[in-house]
Amino acid sequence: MAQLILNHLSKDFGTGRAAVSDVSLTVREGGFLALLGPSGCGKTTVLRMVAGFEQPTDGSIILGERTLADGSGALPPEKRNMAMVFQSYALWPHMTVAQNVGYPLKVRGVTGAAWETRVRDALSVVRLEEFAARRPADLSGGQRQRVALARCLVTSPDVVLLDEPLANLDRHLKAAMEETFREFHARSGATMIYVTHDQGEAMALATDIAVMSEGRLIQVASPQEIYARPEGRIVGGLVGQGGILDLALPDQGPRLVPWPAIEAAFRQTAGPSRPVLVRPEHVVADPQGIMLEVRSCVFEGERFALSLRTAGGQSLKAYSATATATGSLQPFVIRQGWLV
Ligand SMILES: Nc1ncnc2c1ncn2[C@@H]1O[C@H](COP(=O)(O)OP(=O)(O)OP(=O)(O)O)[C@@H](O)[C@H]1O
Repeated sequence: MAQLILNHLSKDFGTGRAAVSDVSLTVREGGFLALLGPSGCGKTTVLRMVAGFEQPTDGSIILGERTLADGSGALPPEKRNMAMVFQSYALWPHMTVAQNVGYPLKVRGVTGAAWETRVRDALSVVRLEEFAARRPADLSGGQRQRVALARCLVTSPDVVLLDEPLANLDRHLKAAMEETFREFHARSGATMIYVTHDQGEAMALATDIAVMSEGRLIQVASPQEIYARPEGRIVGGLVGQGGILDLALPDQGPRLVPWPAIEAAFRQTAGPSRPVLVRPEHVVADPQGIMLEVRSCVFEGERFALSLRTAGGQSLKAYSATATATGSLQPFVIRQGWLV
């Protein structure tokens, strides 16, 4: 196991716009990095360059002491000791679970007792020991995905690459599989890179999130950090819930904006404005607050989600323990905001 370094990595397919531009980041040994961003931002291209399926146009990829790719050449995928899990599980239908999991070992010439032991160990990581003799057709979607995970683990890869592995699953199965992935990461100790456009998934799974937009890396930080202190509108809008208000705030001042400054900004009608991200948990009903229109109130099980609108027509979100009449004007305090 070793840390993975992407150094000024770029990829231009010759389409007029680079798919990946100057991406530099370090995935620490045993880390779980989520590459997050909208469709087409370059996530999969980064993953494919790390795997060795694409050659960088510029920059380098280093794993521990080894250079995997740079200006002078690239190691082929099979020499990188990595494993990739795809959205489609890509299992062989005519093979049993054990044969599917053990296939990469067979290719490497591992047979007999060594084969049996390593397949059993890999199946135990994903808790599928009992299913060794079944065929993929006789498994649920989640179990098939776990077979695919066991198969990538069986060769003890330094790095596991996952390309939207949960995209085809329903919500319940997704939640259960997130748990499996967390456990898989903890038990395998592998360094993992996980491509997703689902911020909830990234927050739930990763130790670090790298947000990309239009081929560029915008921010890399822990889920907590990126939620509390996002860099710019794109990250603020992509990670977590909330609304971005344009408020008349002074040029100087802390990025964490307290309620008195927000309240003062609401009274200010002229002057340049600055974008402030407001999380729903910081918008609370309070008679001392400013009047906001309740645009909608949706029951989410454990709470109600409110869509609110300011007098100036800007949108906000809030949570409430009780139902609130749609169309009514109610006082709310915005406890804090974050300048993005
Ligand atoms: N082989 C290729 N040839 C030309 N352009 C490509 C190729 N592969 C990807 N691209 C382009 O590069 C950009 C980034 O694509 P990429 O698949 O990396 O995005 P992504 O963030 O993974 O998107 P998605 O979430 O939709 O999979 C896109 O504009 C895409 O059209």
